[in-house]
Amino acid sequence: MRLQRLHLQGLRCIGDLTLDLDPGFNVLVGANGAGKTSVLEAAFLLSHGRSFRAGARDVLIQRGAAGLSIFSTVVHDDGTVHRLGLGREGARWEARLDGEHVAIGDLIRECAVVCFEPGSHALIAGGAEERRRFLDWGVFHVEHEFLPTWRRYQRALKQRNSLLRSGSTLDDRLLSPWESELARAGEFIDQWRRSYLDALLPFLRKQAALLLPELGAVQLRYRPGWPEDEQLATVLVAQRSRDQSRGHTTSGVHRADWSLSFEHAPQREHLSRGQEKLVALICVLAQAWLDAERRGEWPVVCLDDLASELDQAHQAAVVQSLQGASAQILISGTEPPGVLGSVSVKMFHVEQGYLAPLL
Ligand SMILES: Nc1ncnc2c1ncn2[C@@H]1O[C@H](COP(=O)(O)OP(=O)(O)OP(=O)(O)O)[C@@H](O)[C@H]1O
Repeated sequence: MRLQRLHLQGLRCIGDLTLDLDPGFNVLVGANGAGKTSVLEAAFLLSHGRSFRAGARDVLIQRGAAGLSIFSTVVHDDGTVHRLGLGREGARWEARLDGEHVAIGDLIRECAVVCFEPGSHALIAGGAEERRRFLDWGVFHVEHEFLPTWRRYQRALKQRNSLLRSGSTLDDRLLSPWESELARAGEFIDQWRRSYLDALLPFLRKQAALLLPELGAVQLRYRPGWPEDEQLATVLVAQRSRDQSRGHTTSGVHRADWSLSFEHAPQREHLSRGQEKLVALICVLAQAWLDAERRGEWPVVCLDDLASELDQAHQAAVVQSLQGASAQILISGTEPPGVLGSVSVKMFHVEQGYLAPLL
């Protein structure tokens, strides 16, 4: 799939900006703070309903503006075209698909964007939440029941936590229905995550062989969030007192995590910072390849500040591998990446939230 025309209003330093994107390589160049990342952020927002940058959602809205809006036409490989819109006014997000108000989940199902950016190394070095989000985005795009099941899980978790915190004695009649719901929804989510990671592994291995061959064979470890050999329902009952003293549910899919290890770097601490970034890139690219295989079309691939994140040899390896894919690519940088060489690209010069004419 590809984004054809991207129109942004009131996003960070961008007042009003329209980009007619190329179906292949698009390169956004400009000085620091010009707004290049904000364009990639807009594409990511359409496909995730959240930014890849940390911080309050309010800072996305241009200072002094009442709200922000992002519109794009998306063209799928089978020829279908949709108009996507995402807006935020005050604290509320509003999504539109072909002019109709829709739930954000319906919008992001239409739009697949993966992004490698300076914060991506948190996928390797950061907390488990970042890795669960990565995993769940992949599952969400292939498993239609994921979102309602996830909501059921969250609701049951909230109810169980408030019963635990209510201070009353643990009452089986009150806890049991929520624990059953948690266990039912949790087991589904766990199975979907496992099969997603099983499918991702060959792509992770392929990307690792391309970008980090010196680290040797890749292993993927998944921790579901409770002991592997037990049923979640049983664990929840057994841990009632402990969870009450802690004030929250300590086992379940909300505690899951996964990690990669390498033959020559068995622990994360064995990786240099640059290698951590490359491992994060391996994950992002593997997710794109798997998405392309499962959905039959490539997601848009965004590479923010590529030249400052990777050395020349790794930049060249990424560009070469993406040239073989029929993906739309958005790359940003303060300079056009030298490794693009003879690759045909559409260039945009971003200046303080505007497009400047190319010299
Ligand atoms: N809410 C806001 N209102 C107005 N301007 C904002 C807001 N939030 C961020 N900015 C400004 O918007 C710009 C965001 O730039 P962005 O991160 O997209 O730049 P960039 O071109 O990718 O820069 P770099 O090369 O430094 O990464 C910065 O100049 C920042 O100060």
